[in-house]
Amino acid sequence: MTWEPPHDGPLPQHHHNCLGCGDRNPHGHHLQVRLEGGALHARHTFDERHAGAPGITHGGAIATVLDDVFGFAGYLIGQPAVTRSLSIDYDRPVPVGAICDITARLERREDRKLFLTAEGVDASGARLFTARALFLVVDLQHFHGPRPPDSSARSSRTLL
Ligand SMILES: CCCCCCCCCC(=O)SCCNC(=O)CCNC(=O)[C@H](O)C(C)(C)COP(=O)(O)OP(=O)(O)OC[C@H]1O[C@@H](n2cnc3c(N)ncnc32)[C@H](O)[C@@H]1OP(=O)(O)O
Repeated sequence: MTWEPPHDGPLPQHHHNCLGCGDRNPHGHHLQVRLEGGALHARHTFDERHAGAPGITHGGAIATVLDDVFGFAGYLIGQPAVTRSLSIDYDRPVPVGAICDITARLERREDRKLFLTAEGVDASGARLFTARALFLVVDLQHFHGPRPPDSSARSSRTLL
């Protein structure tokens, strides 16, 4: 069977328990990532659970969301890929409760290496953060570690 690039529109979650996008993770961000014109997009609102300083989103929560959006690059190439490095510039505080639009792009690929960039902006278009990541393509054997006890959390629509 040959692989075809996905069409514009919503992309499937990585798996149901994923911290970034899983719909069954009660602690997760429940991200919904879309492909639009070759770029990955997510509109997200951080809430009180994600605060660092009062009313301001924790940088680690932002990193979680960025890492997960980058993880959708696997759908662009039809192969799973995992984070090797992630670097973030936090340009402005991200208020809890404010809309944040994230766009990520696969800038180039060198064999297994995927070089990715991302930007987050607020509702006015002001830049909140930028990020760079190196993801490495892995085979499915990479994920053959301890499995979640609830095997029903997996389905044929997810990657794992
Ligand atoms: C689609 C399936 C589901 C995906 C879910 C995504 C969820 C969201 C994203 C995540 O949270 S992923 C989880 C967090 N990441 C990990 O758990 C990965 C842990 N690290 C590893 O398992 C290994 O380090 C890894 C598989 C990523 C790489 O190990 P390898 O031994 O295969 O690669 P290696 O370290 O030798 O590096 C490969 C190449 O990258 C280069 N490289 C490594 N680090 C680099 C760096 N920082 N900058 C530039 N190049 C770098 C390295 O020099 C080398 O270049 P060459 O191939 O040309 O020799």
